Amino acid sequence: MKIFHPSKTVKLDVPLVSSKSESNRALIIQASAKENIELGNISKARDTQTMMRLLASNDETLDVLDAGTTMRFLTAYVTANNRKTIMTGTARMQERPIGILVDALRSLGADVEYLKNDGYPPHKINGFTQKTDTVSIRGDVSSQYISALLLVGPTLPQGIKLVLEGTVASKPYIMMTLSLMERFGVKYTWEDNTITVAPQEYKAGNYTIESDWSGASYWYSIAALSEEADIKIMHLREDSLQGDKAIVEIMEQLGVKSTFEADGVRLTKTEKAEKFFFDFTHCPDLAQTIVSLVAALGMEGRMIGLQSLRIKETDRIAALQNEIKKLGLEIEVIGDEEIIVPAGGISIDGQTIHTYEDHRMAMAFAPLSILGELNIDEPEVVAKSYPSYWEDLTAAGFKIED
Ligand SMILES: O=C(O)C1=C[C@@H](OP(=O)(O)O)[C@@H](O)[C@H](O)C1
Ligand SMILES: C=C(OP(=O)(O)O)C(=O)O
Repeated sequence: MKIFHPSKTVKLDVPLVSSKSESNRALIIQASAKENIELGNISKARDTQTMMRLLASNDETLDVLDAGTTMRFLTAYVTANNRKTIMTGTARMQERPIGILVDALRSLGADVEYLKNDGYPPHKINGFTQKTDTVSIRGDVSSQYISALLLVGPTLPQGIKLVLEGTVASKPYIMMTLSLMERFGVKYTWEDNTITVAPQEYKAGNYTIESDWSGASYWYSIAALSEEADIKIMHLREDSLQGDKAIVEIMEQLGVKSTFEADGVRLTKTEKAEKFFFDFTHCPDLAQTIVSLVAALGMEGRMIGLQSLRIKETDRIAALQNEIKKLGLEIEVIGDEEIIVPAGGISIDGQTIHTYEDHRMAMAFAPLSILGELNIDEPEVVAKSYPSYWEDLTAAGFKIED
């Protein structure tokens, strides 16, 4: 798919998709509650639509496709409900680790067996009788395992006491989980490295899912790269539950100013810093947006805290390195967690960006087409989190041709 922007001026109100992370948590809470929970603005993201479809299904095999949260949250949910279930997903999902969650469920009393490779889906839940409330879990691989256990915690006969070991990455996602649980009446304590949730019931209530801050990051990139910008992203809140609101602070270094209004946030252009630095440990989904943007702005940048990128929809570090190289710049990768972007910039002239079945590769590179024409491979990957992305870009003046 060919994409370019003839005028380089972007002025519009963006409707934006709602958050799949908030939606998928709220849906598990709704399914776990005995009382009525009303949810507004549920995400149209495929990951969320898949969650809804599988929560309504009585099939023995649940196929989450490529949705990480759906895989992890549903694994804990069907276990807590003592449902014999086979959990599976795409070929890539079968390479994304789940052993830490399965070990935790086993130590709580679950009988889980791997059907192909130990530590990876597909796996089969054979039954569950709770034998303890206390479980230790590593916090440095994926916060989704912790969120999955917390969400079902109140419904377990003995509740749950999670002892977090080592560094905890993606921490705002754990806070999002706890805040949504609290919103529906659940009490918890978090003292030192232990989160405790007693057995209790989710209470009736309602919640309107916020727009998606990860999806907003692409609009920040568009603002940073355009010559003139006045972009209002609708229904984003200053008191967001989403850690990816960190984009506001990050973009202060990259020439975009955010002004919160009653119904969204307005992006305008401002001065950028000379060099860029940021630690993405707690907002890994923003890394692709920023690495590609810093390269496109011709800035020197150092990004750390990238360790979880290798086990997401693709090896995102390798994908970034390959695709930026096509644009004429060699980024340096140090170990598994650091990228250095040298100053010098890129040249955009009809190259084809490969997207590796990763929505964020397509969405992070598309804004660079403000600088020249690009081709994006398999553009339909955006459906995972932001199905209306190309329509929204068209409304912003991008020209998109098959
Ligand atoms: O809990 C969530 O909704 C998510 C947590 C993060 O994963 P990790 O905790 O694996 O970093 C993030 O990358 C993912 O897109 C969504
Ligand atoms: C990593 C992501 O999602 P998940 O882990 O839920 O597949 C993402 O949306 O970037």
